[in-house]
Amino acid sequence: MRIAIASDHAATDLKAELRDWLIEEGHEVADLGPEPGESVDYPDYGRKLADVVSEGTAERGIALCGSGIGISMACNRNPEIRCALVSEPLSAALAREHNDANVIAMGARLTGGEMAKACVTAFLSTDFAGGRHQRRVDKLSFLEN
Ligand SMILES: O=C(CO)[C@H](O)[C@H](O)[C@H](O)COP(=O)(O)O
Repeated sequence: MRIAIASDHAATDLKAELRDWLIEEGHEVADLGPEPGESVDYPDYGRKLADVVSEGTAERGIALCGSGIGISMACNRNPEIRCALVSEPLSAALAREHNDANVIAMGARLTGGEMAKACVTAFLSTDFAGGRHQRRVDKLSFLEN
């Protein structure tokens, strides 16, 4: 799968760990930055990630910051993005099954590497259930009008 990943300065280590692991797992990964060492602002990287996913260059996105909160807020400003902030795999699976999430956000200061990988695995391997959930997801778009 084509996956984009971005973070702020608080999550560059987790970003690198997830990126390298996803490549080993056979995915095509676009690391949108930043490089370690510079202090950056999560809205800038949330916007980059949201653009790449909404344009279809990546099928799914992974957004990381210290808590995951700020970058998830930034991603969700793009009307094409349904970003779910998760910290365990059941939420990541439900974000796909019920909400058709195309981005997950996690907090590197709160969630360790192995738990983050479990969340990503659930996010990538769970299909959207459709049906009544499609109606509700459609209503999210109507809220923007
Ligand atoms: O956006 C956040 C909180 O909602 C992220 O956790 C940021 O990574 C955090 O705010 C960065 O804080 P820092 O003190 O500048 O490292």
